[in-house]
Amino acid sequence: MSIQDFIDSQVKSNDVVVFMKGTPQFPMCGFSGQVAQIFTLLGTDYKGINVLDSDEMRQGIKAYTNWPTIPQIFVKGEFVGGCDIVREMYQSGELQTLLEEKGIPVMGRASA
Ligand SMILES: N[C@@H](CCC(=O)N[C@@H](CS)C(=O)NCC(=O)O)C(=O)O
Ligand code: FES
Repeated sequence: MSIQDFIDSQVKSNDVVVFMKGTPQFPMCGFSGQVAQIFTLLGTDYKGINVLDSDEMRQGIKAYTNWPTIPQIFVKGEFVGGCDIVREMYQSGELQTLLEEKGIPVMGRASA
């Protein structure tokens, strides 16, 4: 399987995927850490993929989305953005709305 196919299968088989530096429990960069913190606050489970484990993955995810940086967040197979976008969406409540619309449980909100 090519790296692009592997990335594709990961984003399509998990509700929320974060390509990050480090792991959900031990982020190795502040940008990845902010995203991890947001999903922890929301109580939303996600699959973390540590790009520091593989340079092929680190370059491959940037090629997959044509987005130059990490972290990268996917919801139900769709690329949402990086740290700044997700933080702004969290602050405005848009992220919570997006997750709910996709049927993903968010803490403190009734799921539809
Ligand atoms: N403004 C970015 C911050 C992320 C960022 O600048 N990431 C850098 C440093 S961790 C990066 O991924 N550089 C390319 C690389 O490390 O491969 C965002 O919103 O996600
Ligand atoms: S690893 Fe240095 S800013 Fe992310």
